[in-house]
Amino acid sequence: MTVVVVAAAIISDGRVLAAQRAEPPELAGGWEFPGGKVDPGESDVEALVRECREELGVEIAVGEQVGGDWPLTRDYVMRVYLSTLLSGVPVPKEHMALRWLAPQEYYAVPWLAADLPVMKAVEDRVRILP
Ligand SMILES: Nc1nc2c([nH]c(=O)n2[C@H]2C[C@H](O)[C@@H](COP(=O)(O)OP(=O)(O)OP(=O)(O)O)O2)c(=O)[nH]1
Repeated sequence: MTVVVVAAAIISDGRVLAAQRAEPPELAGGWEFPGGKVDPGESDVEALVRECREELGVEIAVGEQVGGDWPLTRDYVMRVYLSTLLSGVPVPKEHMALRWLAPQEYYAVPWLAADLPVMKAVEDRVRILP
């Protein structure tokens, strides 16, 4: 069975929120889009809203999906959604750090390997946002 991971590319004023993983050891220190596994019976959007509450303490509005199923491992795929903040200021409850990346900083953090092409796709979408 394929495990679906959902992740939010939270956009604010052209900046993208990146989060530094704290665990597991092989991924710790790498940067990702906040999110996590979809629980049984949950929709992608429900899972993403829940994860952003748990991990960041914020409410988000989930928008368009960026790409399709991004491959992570043999058993995991990731679905990424452009999102915006409805309320709250993100705090790193489960991450080592958070950074709002301005356009010139999109690649200034060591993204997890799977996330680099995702960041590129997000960049292409953010460019054409109203
Ligand atoms: N959230 C997230 N996970 C990513 C990204 N890129 C990437 O390779 N991953 C991997 C890391 C993890 O192996 C997996 C996500 O699992 P997770 O540990 O964040 O999920 P979770 O919050 O549901 O965790 P848990 O309940 O099992 O502790 O996907 C990304 O951009 N965001």
